[in-house]
Amino acid sequence: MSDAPRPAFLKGHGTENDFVIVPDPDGRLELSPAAVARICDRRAGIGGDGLIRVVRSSAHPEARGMADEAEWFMDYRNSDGSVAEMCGNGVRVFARYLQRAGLVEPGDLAVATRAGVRRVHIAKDGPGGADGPGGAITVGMGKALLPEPGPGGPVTVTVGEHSWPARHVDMGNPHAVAFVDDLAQAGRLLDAPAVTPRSAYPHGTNVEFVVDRGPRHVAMRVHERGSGETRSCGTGACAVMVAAARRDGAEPAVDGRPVTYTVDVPGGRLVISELPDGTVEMTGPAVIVAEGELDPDWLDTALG
Ligand SMILES: N[C@@H](CCC[C@H](N)C(=O)O)C(=O)O
Repeated sequence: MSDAPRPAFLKGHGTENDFVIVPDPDGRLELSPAAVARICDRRAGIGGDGLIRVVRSSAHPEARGMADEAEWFMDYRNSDGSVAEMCGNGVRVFARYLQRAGLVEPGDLAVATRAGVRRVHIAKDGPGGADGPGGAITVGMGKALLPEPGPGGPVTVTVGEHSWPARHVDMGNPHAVAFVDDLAQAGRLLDAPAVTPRSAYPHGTNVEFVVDRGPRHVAMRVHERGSGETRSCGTGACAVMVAAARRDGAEPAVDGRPVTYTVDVPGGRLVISELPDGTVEMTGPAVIVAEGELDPDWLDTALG
């Protein structure tokens, strides 16, 4: 056994979108894409849809400019080791970690992400039960952008024999939202859906399939860029909410009233509102389930 430092980790989830959290306040850890993929491996590693490194903004070159506004930076990586701009469930789990570590109190805080600063509210009292201790966490997700189709034409999503038109929604990271008749039919999601035109998404995209459940109530499945099918995706649920609101003719910026949808994901339920100022707010659970230490010998051996 080596004397190398044994980095701490925690495991958490938000509506079963699960993450390995690695506290690294001073930004000392080198986590290569291969190391992230190894840690997120569900059989040979700890397992997770993504890895969240918790770094002081002042200690991370991508976040220094946000350090006056937000003390902490969410360095988010997908399970294949690729970097993502933003993770909506991840930011709630990040806030829960800060609360549990005694670094913040319930109430308001700001978190720096690659998509900019996100405002978070940790409710004081929690429901307990399956969602674990601690109140629900609300995140201000910023404004959704809905780019018009480019010269390549409208976006289409294809799985096997089936194709659907999709809405391009940007929540700081990219999404293609397709309304379908049947989530099971759309849902051979272990194979990545094909999205065209490729020019719409130069850096790849997350794909959401959506069905209606009732008035302002939808259900979705998601195939995440860099992670495959997951049980939830917060930015994806927000993209779905905004696409559904536009389809239903609900425009909070015009009507002057918030519009709220319930979005069911395979791992739970999220409540999402678009506010009159055009920003989107998402509320849901965030749970820490375990903590431990990474074995540096395993990481070294695993990476060869
Ligand atoms: N699960 C996330 C999104 C994670 C990043 C995504 N896979 C991407 O590459 O954009 C969420 O909850 O938003």
